[in-house]
Amino acid sequence: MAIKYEFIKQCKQSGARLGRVHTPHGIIETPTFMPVGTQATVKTMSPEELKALDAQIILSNTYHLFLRPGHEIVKKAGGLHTFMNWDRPILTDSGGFQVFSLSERRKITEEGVEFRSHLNGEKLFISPEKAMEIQNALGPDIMMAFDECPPYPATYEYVKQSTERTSRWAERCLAAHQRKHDQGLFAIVQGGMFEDLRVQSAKDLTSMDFPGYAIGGLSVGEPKHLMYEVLDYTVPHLPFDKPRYLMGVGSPDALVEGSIRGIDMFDCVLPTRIARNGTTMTSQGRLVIRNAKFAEDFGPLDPNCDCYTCKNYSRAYIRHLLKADETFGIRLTTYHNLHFLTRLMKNVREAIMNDCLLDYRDQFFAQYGLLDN
Ligand SMILES: CNc1nc2c(CCNCC3CCCCC3)c3nc(N)[nH]c(=O)c3cc2[nH]1
Repeated sequence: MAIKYEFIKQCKQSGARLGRVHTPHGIIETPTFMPVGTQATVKTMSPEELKALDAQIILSNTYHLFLRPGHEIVKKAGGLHTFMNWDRPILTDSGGFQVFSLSERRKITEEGVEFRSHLNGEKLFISPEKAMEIQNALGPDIMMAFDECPPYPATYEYVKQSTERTSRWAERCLAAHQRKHDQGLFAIVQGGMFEDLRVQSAKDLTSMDFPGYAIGGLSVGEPKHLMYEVLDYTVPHLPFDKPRYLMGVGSPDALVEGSIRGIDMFDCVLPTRIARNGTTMTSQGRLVIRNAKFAEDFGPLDPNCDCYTCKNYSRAYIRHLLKADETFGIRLTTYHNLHFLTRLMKNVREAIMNDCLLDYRDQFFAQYGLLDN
């Protein structure tokens, strides 16, 4: 079995659960946050630094690697693990979401999606079968079915048609899956913000028996309370003994609230993306280090953080590096943000072990957001 979920315990205070996802490249303690490495690298971080950060699994992407360098080159290199020198688990997204968020002039048909490369405008086409061919070549431990993430807002009729097509595409992905023995294929539940469509999507996909299920179509601009509502009525229709992956979710509050609702895996570009423009996550909330008030602040980014950045460098120094466009500055803020989220998830797992995740949530939110930037 390529992927196996081991349930450990449920938090008596919330719906959260502690588990382990067993993969060919190692075990993932859940709930977990997965750093994103879009183009086969978590920007500015080395594999050794990611291991020091306790990163258990990283994400890469079909769309980006299909365009550049091309999945055939990665395959010739021996697959993504060898190509990027990462011997722990890797998950790749199927590309559907990126086609819609990055490329121009795309056209959806039953067959697949036609689009223009965001790099050189070349006309390209990805079908469920093509997405499987690319991911089979990249060789991640977990791959995602090819889906459409409906825009938000969208009409009931549009979401219904899109969601039913996504279920047919999932069936085609399953049929095209060449490496069931060492790659786990997760299906992606859609259905927009409509309960009956979400339940129908979950039923269709769980009847096809995938090793894991993602909840897609969220974190697309909807209010957070709506995302939590969708989770409340969708998670109960997913199998208890399989991993649940909430796609594209990574703000600290959403990680805690999603864990409370039984989510096991999260990913988001947020920590690495905002680090590049000097926004850092601290226990008191977001801190924009480029702000002039930090010019002579010789304390650490976060006084409650024990990471390499906070133990060795001051806010004044990091601000200077970013203002001077020195790459080392981005490395320091990226390292800290990733440490902040992986530490947060470690605290969430401890709170589940001690049956007090709701208390942890209250204590965390009392602190987070105190900063006025
Ligand atoms: C940010 N919000 C959001 N992201 C979504 C994503 C992308 C999740 N992140 C994957 C990484 C992105 C960078 C490259 C490496 C992979 C979604 N992906 C899919 N397939 N379907 C969604 O409904 C889907 C929905 C999403 N919502």
